[in-house]
Amino acid sequence: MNKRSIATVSLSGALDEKLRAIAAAGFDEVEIFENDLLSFGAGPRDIAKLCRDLNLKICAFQPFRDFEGMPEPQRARNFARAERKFDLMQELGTDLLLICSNVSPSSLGGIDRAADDFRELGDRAAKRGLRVGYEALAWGRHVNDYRDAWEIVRRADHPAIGVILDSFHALAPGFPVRAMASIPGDKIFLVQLADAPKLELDILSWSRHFRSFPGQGDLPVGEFMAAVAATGYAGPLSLEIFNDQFRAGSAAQTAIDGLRSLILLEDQLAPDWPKLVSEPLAPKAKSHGTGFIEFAVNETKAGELARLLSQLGFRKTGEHRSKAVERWSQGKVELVINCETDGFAHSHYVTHGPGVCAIALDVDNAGLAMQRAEALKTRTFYQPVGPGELEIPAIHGVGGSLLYFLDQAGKNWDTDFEPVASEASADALLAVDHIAQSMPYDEMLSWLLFYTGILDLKRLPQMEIADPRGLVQSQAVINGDQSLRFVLNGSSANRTLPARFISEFFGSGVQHVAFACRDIFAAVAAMRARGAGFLDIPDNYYDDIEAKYDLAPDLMAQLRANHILYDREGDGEFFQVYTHIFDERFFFEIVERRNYQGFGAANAGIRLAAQSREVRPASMPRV
Ligand SMILES: O=C(O)c1ccc(O)c(O)c1
Ligand SMILES: [Mg+2]
Repeated sequence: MNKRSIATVSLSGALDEKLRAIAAAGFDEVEIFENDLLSFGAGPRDIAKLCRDLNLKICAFQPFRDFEGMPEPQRARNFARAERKFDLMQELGTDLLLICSNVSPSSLGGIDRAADDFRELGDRAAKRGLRVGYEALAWGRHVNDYRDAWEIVRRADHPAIGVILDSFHALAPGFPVRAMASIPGDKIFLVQLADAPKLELDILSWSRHFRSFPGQGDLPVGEFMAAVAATGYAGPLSLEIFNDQFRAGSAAQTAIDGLRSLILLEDQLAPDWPKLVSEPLAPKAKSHGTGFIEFAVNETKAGELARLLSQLGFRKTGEHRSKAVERWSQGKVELVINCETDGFAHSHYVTHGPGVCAIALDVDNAGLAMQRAEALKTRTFYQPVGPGELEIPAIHGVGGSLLYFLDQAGKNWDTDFEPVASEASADALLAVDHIAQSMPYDEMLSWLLFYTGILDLKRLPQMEIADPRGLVQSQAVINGDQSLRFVLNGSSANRTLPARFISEFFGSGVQHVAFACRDIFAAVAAMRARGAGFLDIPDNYYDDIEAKYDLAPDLMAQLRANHILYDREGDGEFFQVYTHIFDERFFFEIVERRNYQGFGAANAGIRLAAQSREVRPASMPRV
């Protein structure tokens, strides 16, 4: 199995913090990025000792720039400079120097000239037992393609000179990975892995700001890896991610995400390259929708929430035998209101105020889901259960909430509830349509990998939504039969509604839950009759809808009168309506889909503006 490594440039913090985070996540090796060392307060010997203590091998020191193909006198200077870096590497205790292709305007082209420089450098490195790897930067002046870098290494024909392959530099420009097959595995000194979203951007800015971990972007990193595996390469797989959010985020979390992405990539390739993995992961948990959603509240809020739920047509169907916990149901939707004064829900309430503290997902096999989640380094959750109570396996999810897994055995999660007789009524709401979670923008990639790594969820294209006070990015993940949909919303502006939610809520969390219905007009009429009110939508919006779509006048009138938003995608139609915000935190949405797959992104800005009018001004202190 190839060792797992990461370059220090991928994480935030000072070098020692980075190294500790890398070791704690479980990496075997590390690439030391020169700037991290130069800016650090202790010398290479101290770093070497720290790495030894952390049981981290330094697989490379990088980068050494603008070396090959220089005219004199720079050429001689470069060899002297390299000797100094060799000294440093010996203090660090690493044997591999990464040289990236020359970007200097003074550099001269010519494959043989470069090969000669590397052969001479190879002699100098070999004297000290060191090695040099050559990497083609996609924006290199003369060499920007790994095939040219390999040709130079091949002609240098020196045991201390090899090639370094970086998935970004090969895949972003669209170079075929087939040519890798001609490189002997032992001439590849290092493999660096990075993904990136598809962007129309110059390649240098793209690489320096938008790289991401494999699985978080759009590049075919799996194909690249399969080509690497076919060479017989046995060295480390090293993540090298230049990303603005990673530089700013939590080093510990980013390191865990990195390891998670590597484990997922290895596992994805395992059927063809069993040598890449020591133990295959349990399969992705097959999901079948939401089992229940649990709200943590106090007694006062429990009453208010219960009132809102009954206006929406929910019925109280159960009372916990021994706890202050109620069950509310409608269609397939199951909600739990928890106002216990200890236990997990209570701590969630104390930290975040009223809100969703847990989501239970229906899966094929909860045990396997837990196995996979644990192997992917998620935090598992255990809470002592009372005698006869069901223990539901759970992991920590967004914002410290829980994700429960329910399978056949967990189907009777409600055994602890005493059924409550309620008037039979026609259920307007059928099921949970989607769950939207707000989070800081720089956590979005992390939760994306979390959801798509553990569950059978696929990512839809990311959307950009204009809040009156800044942009909001919206990323949906959905399962195959669309019974489970999460929408992750993040904003780096700090006065947008999601951003204010995060500060009011003291962290990320569920900002809304949408319920599906078959006839939104009937559903809304019944809810209104029970006293429900809905978010006010301005007339301007309806004038625009009227102009855009040729809707029948009475349908238009109904949309207007009921504050229902409308969207169309091909011949698909979408209707949505929002409750007022509950306690400045979360709200409910009711949707009707007619052959429509999206989430009404066209309407999201309208909704955010309407909600901004309803909540207090951002500057006003809460009393
Ligand atoms: O952006 C750079 O300069 C840079 C440096 C070293 C690398 O390995 C790389 O892929 C990019
Ligand atoms: Mg690289």
